[in-house]
This record gives sequence, structure tokens and C-alpha cells, in this order.
Amino acid sequence: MNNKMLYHIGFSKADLGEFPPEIALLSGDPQRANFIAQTHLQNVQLLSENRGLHSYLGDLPNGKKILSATSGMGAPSLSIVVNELVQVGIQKIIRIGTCGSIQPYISVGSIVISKGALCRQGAANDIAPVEYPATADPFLTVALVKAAQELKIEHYLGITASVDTFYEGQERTDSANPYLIRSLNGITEEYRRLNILNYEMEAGMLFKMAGVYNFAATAVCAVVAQRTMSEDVILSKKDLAINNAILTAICAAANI
Ligand SMILES: O=P(O)(O)O[C@H]1O[C@H](CO)[C@@H](O)[C@H]1O
Ligand SMILES: O=c1cc[nH]c(=O)[nH]1
Repeated sequence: MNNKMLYHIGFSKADLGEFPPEIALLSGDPQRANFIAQTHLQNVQLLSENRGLHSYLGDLPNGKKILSATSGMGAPSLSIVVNELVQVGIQKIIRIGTCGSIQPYISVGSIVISKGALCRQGAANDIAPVEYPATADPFLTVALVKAAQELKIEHYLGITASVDTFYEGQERTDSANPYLIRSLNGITEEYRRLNILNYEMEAGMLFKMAGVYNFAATAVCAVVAQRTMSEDVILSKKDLAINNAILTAICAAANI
């Protein structure tokens, strides 16, 4: 570890000041990283906007330093960002994402906290063998659950399916691709029966990296689609769901 500027995230350890943060809140969407910083942090400093990977340094209301950063979409982009965040000293990562529920009882607007992931992500095989477990840090995960309980936010704790594609990999047929390969036909129903709660595209990679690099990670995702009913993202409830995930992560971060 040194003070070199990291090529993709666009800042160095030295930019994090005398008391650098241990925790990063990691959003797929740069606008979410910005919103978290502007709405929930104090003394906010923009670190970089390189390649749309917006990163902000700020303080939680209790004074704890924290990063709000962007992973981009999918495992390859997340792997680059997380590698560089660890190089600048980050030791705990909470992914704040969006997801599609695949269980009929998990509605849009609620949140899913991942205790582990089925990792169907090609890039993750560069980190560890396919059999390597993609598990969340138990302490960070319990902190998320306690926060959701305290805030009275509807939440579900369980296993997430992390896949590489939003359309084919999540068995969407309302797309430009007229053909879904046979191995993906029926995959959502199979996962539903295997007690998997939701689809998203980063947690599995994050959890495998955490195991191999030896940092702590967890994930909370806003439910923005209900895949037992429709393939669509429900835009009218998206902000509510995302706010629920953010509030939960901020409260948990203050307590870890
Ligand atoms: O909202 P984010 O954090 O990007 O997460 C989800 O949204 C994207 C797809 O729309 C994927 O990155 C998926 O994991
Ligand atoms: O259905 C969804 C919604 C958000 N993100 C996903 O990956 N899938």
C-alpha cells in the first residue's frame, strides 16, 4: 500500500486525510453515491468522478469518516473498484444496491439483506474457484438487520442470486434478444424453489473478494422489481425502496 493515485477510482490513500475511513458504502449507480453523500453525510468532499465512478469522503452524523463510492454495474467493474478501495485502506464494504425479488412475499419497496450469494459470475472465477463460498460478513450483516428492525423497515434476510446479465441471466424475455438459451429457461422458478430471495449483479463477486482479500462485506438491496409478477422495474416505488436501503446502511455503518 502506498500513496499512489489509483488508476480507476482516481484518488490515493493520501487524499483520505489524517484519519482515513475504514468503511465504504458502495452503490452501483453514481447518482446514488452522490445522493448518499449529499443527504446523509457531513463535511462532504468530492474525491473523484473518473469514468463515472464518483467517490465522496464525508462524516456520518456521529463523526465517523466514511466513503460513498460507485462500483458501476456488474462483477468486472465492481472487482476493479473494490481492489482499489482495499489498496487505499478500506476494510469494510456495504453494498447498497437495487434488485428484483423472486419470492411472491417480497414486495417492491422492501429491502433484501444478503447473508450469502449464489455467484453465477464469470469474473469471480478469476478471484477464486467456482466452489469458493460467497458469504457476507456475519457482523456487518447482523448490523444491517438490527438497523432495519430499529427503523421498522420491511426487510428480508437470505440468499441472493448474483448474475452477470440483467436480461438473459435474470430470465427476462421482454428484450432485444428473441432467444433465451435452454439452460436459463425456468431458472427463476428453480432459484425460487431453492429459497433464493432476489436477483442482482454484484454481491457474489464482492463476497468472494472479501473472503480472498480478507476484508468484511455485506449487501442491502432495494427491491425495485417483483419477478413473480412482472419483468418491469416499478419506477413509482423505486425511490422509496432505495431510501429504505440507504437508511438501513447508514444506521448500520454508524454502529459498526
Ligand atoms: O442499482 P445497482 O447497485 O446498480 O444494482 C442493480 O442494478 C443494476 C441493473 O439495473 C445492476 O448493477 C444490479 O445489481
Ligand atoms: O430486477 C432487477 C432489478 C434491479 N437490478 C437487477 O439486477 N435486477
